Amino acid sequence: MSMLADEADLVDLGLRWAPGFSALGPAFFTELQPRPLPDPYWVGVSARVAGDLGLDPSWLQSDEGLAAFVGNSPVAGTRPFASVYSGHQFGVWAGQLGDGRAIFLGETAGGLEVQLKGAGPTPYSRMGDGRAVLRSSIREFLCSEAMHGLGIPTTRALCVTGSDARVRREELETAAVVARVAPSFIRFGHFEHFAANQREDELRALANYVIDRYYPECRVSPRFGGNAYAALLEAVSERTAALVAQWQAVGFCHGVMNTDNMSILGLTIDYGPFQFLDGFDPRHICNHSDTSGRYAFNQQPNVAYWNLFCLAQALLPLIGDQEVAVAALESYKTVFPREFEARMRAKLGLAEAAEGDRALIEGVLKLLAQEKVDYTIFWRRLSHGVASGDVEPVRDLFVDRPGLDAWLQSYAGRRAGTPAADTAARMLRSNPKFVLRNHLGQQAIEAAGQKDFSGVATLLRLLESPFDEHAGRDAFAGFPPDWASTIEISCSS
Ligand SMILES: Nc1ncnc2c1ncn2[C@@H]1O[C@H](COP(=O)(O)OP(=O)(O)OP(=O)(O)O)[C@@H](O)[C@H]1O
Ligand SMILES: [Mg+2]
Repeated sequence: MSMLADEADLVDLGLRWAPGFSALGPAFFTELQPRPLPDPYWVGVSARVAGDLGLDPSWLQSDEGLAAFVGNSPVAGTRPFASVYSGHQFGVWAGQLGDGRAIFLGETAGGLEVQLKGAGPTPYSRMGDGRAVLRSSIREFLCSEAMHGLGIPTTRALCVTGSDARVRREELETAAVVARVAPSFIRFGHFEHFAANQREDELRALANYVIDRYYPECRVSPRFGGNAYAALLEAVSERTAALVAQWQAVGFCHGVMNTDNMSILGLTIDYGPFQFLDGFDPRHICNHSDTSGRYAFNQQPNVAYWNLFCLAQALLPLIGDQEVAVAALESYKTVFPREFEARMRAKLGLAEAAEGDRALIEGVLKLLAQEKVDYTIFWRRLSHGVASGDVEPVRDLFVDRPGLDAWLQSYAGRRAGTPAADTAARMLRSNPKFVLRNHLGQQAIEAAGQKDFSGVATLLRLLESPFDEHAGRDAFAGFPPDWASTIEISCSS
């Protein structure tokens, strides 16, 4: 009977599915179906991600699409599962974790994994309810697409669906599911899990899978005497360095840089407590639960290195030599500053590197920090100032005018000989007008709570192309209101 009912409900997305991660075998996951939610509704959809998957966005928004992506109908050709991982949380070994609320549908033949986050309990839920709330699901959906719009590697989000089913956090909230998409959701914590349990066969299988699928160049690399696992560690270190450099340059703070939230592909993953800085405060802590400031904005480059060290320890049985493992981490220390400088140079509109750039960059960051000047607005005004020759709107942001003027003078000297229009054009492509500030997300979330999802759609449109002017939308690019600083984002999501 139930077989027949299931088959009647089966939704065919018209996608072909590949074995993907599940080919690793049952040691890596548990098969299970998402748990249904009552009376689901649409909250937001990304037509771009639908296109990447090969889904027709208008079909997607049908009742069948809704049932599939909220997890109420099984999807033809899939065998959903939750994967097991472990990790270090806030610097402490946390033991086994795993997908406690994210359920993989599978991997498409096009090489994209699809997960439903908030789709119900799994064997890895521990004390959790397997659910995600509307508030955090909207933030994850919008920020995934905002990061992609900024050109920063990230997991993507296809859609958010909601239900009036109650979910208890500090207060009673309602449930939602984010359908997210990435070439792989494998984390450092997956490796740590099998290393900590001394399951070297599985550890090797996982590393071989990651190399063959995502880092085939490591197989043939002459680095480290042909040690492919060391080459993998080096490649992951470099991608992570480049990622964190991009976060820092755009003023993005990840609130929970635990090793189970570090992607093996160098993608931004897990949008829980995160924040785009309003005023530039290098010591800003965006996670209310992070009482020690471990993940303060200016700590993130060091934390990423610490996390890579955990990955190195996990890979050690495969690498075979501690010194080689340490050597494979070394390039982080050169790639991070190099990438950071390159990103900051782009923000300054400078096409080539020159001596003194580091001092120029440090100089402006110091000025911004002194007065906690709004980071996004400063860079956008500077871009327009270079274009027009009128830097008064930039000067208006500072009390320390002499300090700023001295810096502006050395910056003008550095640009001498390059047409201002060229510099400004580069800057306007590197300094976004729109970022997902906490208060913007909050307004969209509050409206969505009243079943008005237009705010989510508007923000998505702006954040998909954050370097465009979007005439008439300046209100989304202004200073945060006073109440923005009272928004508290914690691990509770
Ligand atoms: N409501 C919940 N129910 C069950 N497990 C949860 C819940 N919230 C978090 N967890 C689990 O706690 C651990 C740490 O949570 P964390 O906040 O880093 O991840 P997450 O936000 O759930 O998801 P992801 O990292 O997949 O984006 C993970 O194993 C996660 O699955
Ligand atoms: Mg997580």
